[in-house]
Amino acid sequence: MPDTPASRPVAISAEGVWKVFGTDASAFRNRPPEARTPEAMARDRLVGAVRDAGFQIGRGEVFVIMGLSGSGKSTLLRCLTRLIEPSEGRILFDGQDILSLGEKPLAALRRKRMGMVFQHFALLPNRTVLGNIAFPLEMQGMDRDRAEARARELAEVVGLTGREHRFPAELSGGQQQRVGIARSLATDPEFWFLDEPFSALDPLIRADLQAEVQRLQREHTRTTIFVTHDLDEAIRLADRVAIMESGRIVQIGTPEELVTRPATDYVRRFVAKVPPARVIRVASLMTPAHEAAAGEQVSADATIAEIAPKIVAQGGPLCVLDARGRPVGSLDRQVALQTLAAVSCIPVPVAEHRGDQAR
Ligand SMILES: Nc1ncnc2c1ncn2[C@@H]1O[C@H](COP(=O)(O)OP(=O)(O)OP(=O)(O)O)[C@@H](O)[C@H]1O
Repeated sequence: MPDTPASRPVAISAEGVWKVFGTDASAFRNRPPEARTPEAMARDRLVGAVRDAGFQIGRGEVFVIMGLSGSGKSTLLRCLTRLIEPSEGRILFDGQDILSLGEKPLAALRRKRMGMVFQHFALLPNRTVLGNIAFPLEMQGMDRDRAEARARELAEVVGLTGREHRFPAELSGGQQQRVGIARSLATDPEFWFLDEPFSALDPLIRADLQAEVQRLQREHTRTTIFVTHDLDEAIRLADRVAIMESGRIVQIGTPEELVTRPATDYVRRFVAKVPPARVIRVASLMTPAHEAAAGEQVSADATIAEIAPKIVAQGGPLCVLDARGRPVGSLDRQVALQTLAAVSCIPVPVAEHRGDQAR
């Protein structure tokens, strides 16, 4: 199971994290392994909301935590920010164990380096859009004019220009969520935590805000932890996805890895309806080559779905370029067409065609 970020310095690391409801942490720590099984814990009326979670998140990575309702996603996210105290384990931010931080340094870490967005968060009803966005800056001691100028910039970034002086009650749900996003970014956080931020919104607004998150991420790379139960949202946003089942992380991988190599039947069922072309990248299907092939150029990092028009229009192989525009391989049109047409990934002849550029 890949649990380390490919080619990025580690920003957040979790080791052996447990959160058990129904007992205090010291009592849980004394429990031997045989008393930590789901059956043994259920007998003692303990809820293992997070069970032995371990992973590393790379700097700038979008790490999505996904699973069915009750699988432990929110509890895990809250443990990472210490809004909930884990029962056991270590959580390191840039190598510093945040579980050992006292109240003041923890509050400073949250205020200066973390931004958070929740599904139901409270905007301040008596403050306008600008007043809400500026609030965290004012809390940091920034003078009102500067804070408001920054808030104005952020209101524009999230598409609220013209509504700066409205109060939350005068905004739609989607607009309120935009205020929440802008407010969470006001302090320019390095770590961005989003817990089902768009679940209550209708699909069109949701897609709009997902695009907004992608754009914000492209413009200013930050380490992002995003909780969702929506697979489509996860695929759209994630560099890697952690799939949770009954408190355990059962697989961590890129969307492509989850779809082409599900670790368990649960994951297989979860991803069964994802069209392979949406997640399989050109790099996985190309034949490596160091000279530019004839034909249309495509990016090794693109998904097959993204380059569908070129595949269809092209008579022969396509020339694959890496991120710097150097030729790294050629993509057989027949293989690409098969992937485009496939409705399920299993079995798909990926392995035969996988090049050495796979992410
Ligand atoms: N304060 C609590 N006391 C007792 N049990 C709790 C508490 N908070 C959460 N749980 C339990 O922990 C488990 C994980 O809950 P959690 O809210 O993390 O799941 P989730 O995957 O985020 O679910 P959802 O998608 O519905 O928000 C659930 O069984 C839940 O009932």
